[in-house]
Amino acid sequence: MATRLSGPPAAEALLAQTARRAAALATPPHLVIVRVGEDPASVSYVRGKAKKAGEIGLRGTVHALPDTTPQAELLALIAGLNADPGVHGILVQLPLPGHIDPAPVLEAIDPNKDVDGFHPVNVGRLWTGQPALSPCTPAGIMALLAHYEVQVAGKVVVIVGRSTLVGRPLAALMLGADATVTLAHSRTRDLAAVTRGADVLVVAVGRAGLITPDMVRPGAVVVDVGINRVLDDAGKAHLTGDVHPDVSQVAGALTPVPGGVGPMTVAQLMANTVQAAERQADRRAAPIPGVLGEHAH
Ligand SMILES: Nc1nc2c(c(=O)[nH]1)N[C@@H](CN(C=O)c1ccc(C(=O)N[C@@H](CCC(=O)O)C(=O)O)cc1)CN2
Repeated sequence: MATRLSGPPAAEALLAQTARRAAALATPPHLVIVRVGEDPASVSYVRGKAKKAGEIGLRGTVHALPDTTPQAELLALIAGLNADPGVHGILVQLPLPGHIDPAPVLEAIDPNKDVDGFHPVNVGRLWTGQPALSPCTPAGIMALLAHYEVQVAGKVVVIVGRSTLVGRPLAALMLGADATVTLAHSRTRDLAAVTRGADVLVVAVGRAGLITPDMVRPGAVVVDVGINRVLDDAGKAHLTGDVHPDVSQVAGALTPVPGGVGPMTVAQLMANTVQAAERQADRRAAPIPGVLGEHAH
């Protein structure tokens, strides 16, 4: 039976460390979350993020906009938040309503306040091995594995799913941690042959039960990022991952759904917000010589 890599203890450890860093700053880091529309999952995630911020000594503010909000209005709000020195982190909850193109919205966020790590500048920094704000779910997966002392250096890591939220940035983080990385996707031929080669298998597709026991090398570490809402035989809704429950008979370790990667996403957001606030404080304290900074006269 696989060891359970439970999210909450790892998230608590990251949150405790993050709270200590926040307390060392002159002012509490301020995270602003923008939600457009009333998607029930987004309402719940945003509420959870703002609550967690308050619990660990950060300031969390939510801007809840109607789902008819024009893109230009959202861009104007972001411009104001970028210009406000009292705001350290900005996050626009996804998905956005269909009439809003997410790309220009994410690009409008100041990269130094981009606590989701979705701005092309942060994506580029991440892929070129420079310090960057990294997307919360992949960075949270790295923190979860580190918490349970799962080494990835020199290991074969197979990631199934090439999304910009999870698969691609996780590939960059795993490469940075010296793993040998394969990024598999819907066009991958003989997916089972690829996944069976994994020492660490990460699945982020959004298809319940996609990974079955025959697709997993005995003893492998399996990270399930899928959150699928399914109905059981009695018609009751519940959450399940992309990994079939029987994989626990084969894997060496497995993250549960719920209670695995999900809580790490929120904890990592808090860590990213503190990281952004620390960098902004450093930049104010030591402006680059010869460059007119905010405190130049
Ligand atoms: N701007 C962003 N939008 C979205 C992101 C993101 O990182 N940035 N990720 C997801 C949603 N998400 C956070 O926003 C998120 C998803 C899941 C969880 C979580 O704790 N899940 C629980 C189950 C909770 C439930 O009952 O639904 C778990 O897995 O245990 C937290 C955050 C898309 N949008």
